[in-house]
Amino acid sequence: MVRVRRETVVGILLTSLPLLVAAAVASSVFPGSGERLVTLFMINVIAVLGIGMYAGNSGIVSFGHVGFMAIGAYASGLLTINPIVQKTALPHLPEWLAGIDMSFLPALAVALVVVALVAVLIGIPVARLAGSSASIATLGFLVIVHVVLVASTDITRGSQTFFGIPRAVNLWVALPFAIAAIAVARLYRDSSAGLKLRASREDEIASTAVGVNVKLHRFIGWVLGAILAGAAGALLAHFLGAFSPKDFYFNLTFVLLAMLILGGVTTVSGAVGGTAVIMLIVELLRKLEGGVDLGFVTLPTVFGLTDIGIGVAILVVMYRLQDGLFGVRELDERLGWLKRLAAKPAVSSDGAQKIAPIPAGGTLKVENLGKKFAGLVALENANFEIKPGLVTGLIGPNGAGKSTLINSVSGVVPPSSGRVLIDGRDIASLPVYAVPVAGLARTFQNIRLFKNLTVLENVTVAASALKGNGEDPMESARLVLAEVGLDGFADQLAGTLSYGAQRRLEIARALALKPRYLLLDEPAAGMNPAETQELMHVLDRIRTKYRLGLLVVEHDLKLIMRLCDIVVVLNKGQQIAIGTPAEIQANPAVIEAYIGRRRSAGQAKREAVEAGGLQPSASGLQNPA
Ligand SMILES: Nc1ncnc2c1ncn2[C@@H]1O[C@H](COP(=O)(O)OP(=O)(O)OP(=O)(O)O)[C@@H](O)[C@H]1O
Repeated sequence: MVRVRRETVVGILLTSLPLLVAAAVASSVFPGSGERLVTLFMINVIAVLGIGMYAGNSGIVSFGHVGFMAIGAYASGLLTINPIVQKTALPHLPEWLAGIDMSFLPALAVALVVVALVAVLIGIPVARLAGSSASIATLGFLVIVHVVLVASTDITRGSQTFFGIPRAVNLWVALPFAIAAIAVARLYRDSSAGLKLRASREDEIASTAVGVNVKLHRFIGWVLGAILAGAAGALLAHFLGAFSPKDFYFNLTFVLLAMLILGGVTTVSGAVGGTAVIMLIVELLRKLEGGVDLGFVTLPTVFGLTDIGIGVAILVVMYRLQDGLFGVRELDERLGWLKRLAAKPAVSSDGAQKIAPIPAGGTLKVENLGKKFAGLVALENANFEIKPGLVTGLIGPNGAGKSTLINSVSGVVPPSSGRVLIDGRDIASLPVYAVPVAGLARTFQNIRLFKNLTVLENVTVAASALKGNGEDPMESARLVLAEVGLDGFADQLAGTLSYGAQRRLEIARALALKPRYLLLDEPAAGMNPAETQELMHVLDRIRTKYRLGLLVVEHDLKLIMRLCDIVVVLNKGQQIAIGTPAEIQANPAVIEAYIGRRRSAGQAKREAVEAGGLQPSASGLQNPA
């Protein structure tokens, strides 16, 4: 069952409030032109929310959603056009389309089905793309829709005006649709699917590592956004009564994107606010565009003043506020008192005791694992096991292949040879996003958090990868945060945490996947001694409490020797030793790898023993002295 949080409902009500006020003011104070303007505002809000559902949540700018508006407009228009007008306006309309004469709502429903089908078809390739390639693909879609509309003269009247559509949309029809669009967009944003897509926007690799099927969620966002955009197109068609393909092309795309970007692409309140601001600017400048006599001075006619105004507004806002007027958080999320009012009481930190213990047993077996990068052998024949409840250390000089090993084991980089078996099952055949759910979680050498999501959301993304356990992902996330001592920071944006806290958050995020094996790539890198000490406690606690099998890559050899039960040593991509910390400290091959071949193993060993074991130096794992 889908859970709707109180915060989401409060957010929907708060964001809808300005629309209700605008409708009331327009109808009572400015009937006529004011009502028309506010109706257009409602329709634009729906269109901008449609674009935002995909573009805002995925971080991929879409030029294609105006194409869906066009499809919605033409499809619903064809189904509702007056039959008498149709005979003169579209004399060559195919038989199966002629004389349908539906009323607005059924026509809208059919148009949205058509839009959804096209969105599914186009979404399959588009969802596989990221960044600018995806944006260019959406632009291609817009151009194709335009060309098809212009070329289909029998059905659309080509580039001429398509007219005779009943004006079924007024302020009071547009208002409930706009509020419904706000509800849909906000419910999606706050849902597990929306959160996963937002996480992929922040960091695609990290989101995959916490079980997000990025392509699937891009696809869902694309189709849902297309349906909203299609609805906006149909509403616009029945508001205007007449339009042509150029009304759904670059100009409209530019204005709608400006609204989204100005308000802030990632929020529903930003979409509504940005739409209002741009519409006010456009209205004001449109009055000035034809020239104005102010009495003391006459302003000349300036062609394109509205577009110039929109461009300047975006430049000014972006210069001062990179995330738009409303930033990356919803309005209600930033009103602390409102958030507290809406939120359920927080879980106390002793709730951490209630985390279900992770099932014990089994092993993770790395078998003959190897990885080549265009001929460079980064890793060859790695063979070891990670056992539940034990800490395995992975050490080696710079470039030894440690990160490559972790990336190959976790599937982020597909290995060139060998197998990774969890309880006998080869996980190399799984898609990368399925590996964490199979019991293997990881952190990254360079912290990869979802910086513009809150601390709680970061962990919730991971918790929601586990399906069918009946737990509320957000509640599970709160418990895990308490486990690493970050429960007091739940509502803070992850990017604002201190360095040490960010490292702990990455561990919490991995723990939320309830893994049996956890790979930590240099968890103490960049930490001060106090933070390292705190980290040691956390690792020790979670390992014993949940019988987790840990694989820790570290340059801090003191930490490795204190924390680990087994140590694996790599050098130049080869596994040169495996054993207990004491065995590793006395292993001549290891000492030679760290100190270099210049000195004899015996001499080096004597020095190492005198120095009290291997020590890291400032420049990495080198001379212990
Ligand atoms: N994506 C890649 N493409 C090409 N070569 C790579 C790639 N990733 C790693 N390598 C190479 O593989 C070798 C092992 O690199 P890796 O990062 O795994 O070493 P490491 O032991 O983790 O080093 P460090 O301790 O400096 O992080 C290096 O020679 C590196 O240049």
